[in-house]
Amino acid sequence: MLQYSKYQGLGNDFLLVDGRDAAASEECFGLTPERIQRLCDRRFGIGADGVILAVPPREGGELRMRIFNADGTEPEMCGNGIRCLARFLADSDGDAPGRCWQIETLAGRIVPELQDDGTIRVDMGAPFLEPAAVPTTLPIGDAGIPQGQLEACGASFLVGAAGMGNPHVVIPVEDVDAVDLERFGAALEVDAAFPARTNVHFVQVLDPGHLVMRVWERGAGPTLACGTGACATLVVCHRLGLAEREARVDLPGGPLWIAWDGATDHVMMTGPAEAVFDAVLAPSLWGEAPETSGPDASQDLPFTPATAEPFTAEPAKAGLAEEATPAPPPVDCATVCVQGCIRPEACPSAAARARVEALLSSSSLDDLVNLATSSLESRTRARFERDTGRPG
Ligand SMILES: N[C@@H](CCC[C@H](N)C(=O)O)C(=O)O
Repeated sequence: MLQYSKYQGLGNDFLLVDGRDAAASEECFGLTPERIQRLCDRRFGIGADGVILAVPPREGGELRMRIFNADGTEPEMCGNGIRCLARFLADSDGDAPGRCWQIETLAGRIVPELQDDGTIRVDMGAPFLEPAAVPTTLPIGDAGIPQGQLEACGASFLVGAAGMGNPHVVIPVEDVDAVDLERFGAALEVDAAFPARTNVHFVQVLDPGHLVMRVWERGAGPTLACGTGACATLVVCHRLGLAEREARVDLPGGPLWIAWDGATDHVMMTGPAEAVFDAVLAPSLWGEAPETSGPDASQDLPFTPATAEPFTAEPAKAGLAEEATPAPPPVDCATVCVQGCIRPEACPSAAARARVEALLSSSSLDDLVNLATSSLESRTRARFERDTGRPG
């Protein structure tokens, strides 16, 4: 039974799974790109823009965030997602305002902090403005960022680009509501100037401290908000002379406050994140384990980075293929061992499996259902107490 919680930040919604105690080989919980697509499907599944796993750290942080787009690919970072994760951790652990988390991501260490008013302020780190780091083939223009002209569906756009770990193209327009987002977003996401595909943002400048934007996300399509996108948009607009270093950025799902600190070069993002519900996954939604082709399948890693082409970059951006502890190769037992354990002499999940077997043999089905229900209930009560100040 997979316990998960749904959270949303400005309508950018995610399924969160707490795997902070998971063994390395079990941290994907049997998730595969196909299963993620099914869970994220808004009609046949639960519905979400992505899935987020909280897993054990590898580089001295407190935990690691893995985020998967609705298409099953693994991007480097997610701004709204990390606020949702912070809120989820605070709800799970009973943390108070002022709590910061050192969270490892494929875009490096990111630090969200719970504010007194319940919002989350995130130190998103410094933007990437070198073309190779975005990555883009657009050259550096007169604003000192990658710039150029892109053609899509017979139209021509003057664009700027920036990376927040993940790639973004930003297109200032006169009237953001008039943009055919479905058409141009889909075309620009796979423009050849962005070898790892890109998130696409159209922005209208209301005044230098107030921007309004619409978002087409790589791997998810049109979404109600994109945190990394809002940061990249402020950075590009500032460099183009259209915005101050701080601005309110209105997205379809609501506003974010973005500030690009001149001293540290870090971008700070402040906005909300809310719990929607906690639940246990219905086994029927999980579907069959994907087919595997024998022992060689142990080399197959279950997720691909959110890139169109194989993409070589710094390890932090290249996804699972570059993960920090490569030997022995990680085994996703749920997918590659369906015909039997492929590494019986050193099964990485043996200890965890023994614990599960012990629990299963000493518990009835009713016990297990009660266990899951009471854990969900205690989360819901804790949240009720926090929000109302009354006992749950
Ligand atoms: N919604 C996110 C970004 C999620 C990742 C993105 N789709 C990508 O592939 O880069 C955000 O809030 O930043």
